[in-house]
Amino acid sequence: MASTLTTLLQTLRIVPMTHSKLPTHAAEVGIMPDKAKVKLTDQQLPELTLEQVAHHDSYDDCWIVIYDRVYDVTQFLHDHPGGEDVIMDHAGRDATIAFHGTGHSRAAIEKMREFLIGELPTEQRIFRTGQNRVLSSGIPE
Ligand code: HEM
Repeated sequence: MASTLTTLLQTLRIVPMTHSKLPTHAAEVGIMPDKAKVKLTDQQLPELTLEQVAHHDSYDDCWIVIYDRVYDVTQFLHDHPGGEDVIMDHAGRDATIAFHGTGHSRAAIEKMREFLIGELPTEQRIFRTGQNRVLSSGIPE
C-alpha cells in the first residue's frame, strides 16, 4: 500500500522519484532483452531548478547540470579521470560547455546515468524540448 501511494505521489511529482525508479544500467547498455529496455527519456525525472542546483556547490555535496539534466557527482568527484577540480569549477552550475568541450567518450556518457537525479524545468532548458526531444545531434538521449 505504502509503495502504491509512493508511486502515485511520484507520478504526480509530489515526492521525488527514488533511484530504483530509474532504469537499471543493465537495461540501458543492452544486457537485458529489448522488451525490458526502458528509455530514460520516457521516465518522469524529478524537476530541479537551477536555483536548487546552486545550493549544491561543495566537495561534499556537488551537483552539476549537463544538457539540461541534473547530476549528483559528489561520490564520483574523486574517481573522475579528469580530476575533481575540473568538475568543481562548475559545482552548482551548468557544466555542459566544459563537458562537451572535453569530448567525453560514449562510456563516459553512459556512466553519467549513474548520477542522474533530475532535469531542469522546461523554461530553464536549452537543449531539450518539453517532450524531452533533443534539439541537436550529439546530445545523450
Ligand atoms: C557526470 C559527469 C561526468 C562523467 C561521468 C565524466 C566521466 C569521465 C570519464 C569516464 C573520463 C575518461 C575519458 C572518457 O571516457 O571520455 C573523463 C575524462 C575527463 N573529463 Fe569527465 N566526466 C564528467 C564530467 C566532467 C566535467 C563537468 C568536466 C569539466 C571540464 C570534465 C572534464 C574531463 C576531462 C578534462 C577529462 C580528460 C582527462 C584526460 O584525458 O586526461 N568531466 N570524464
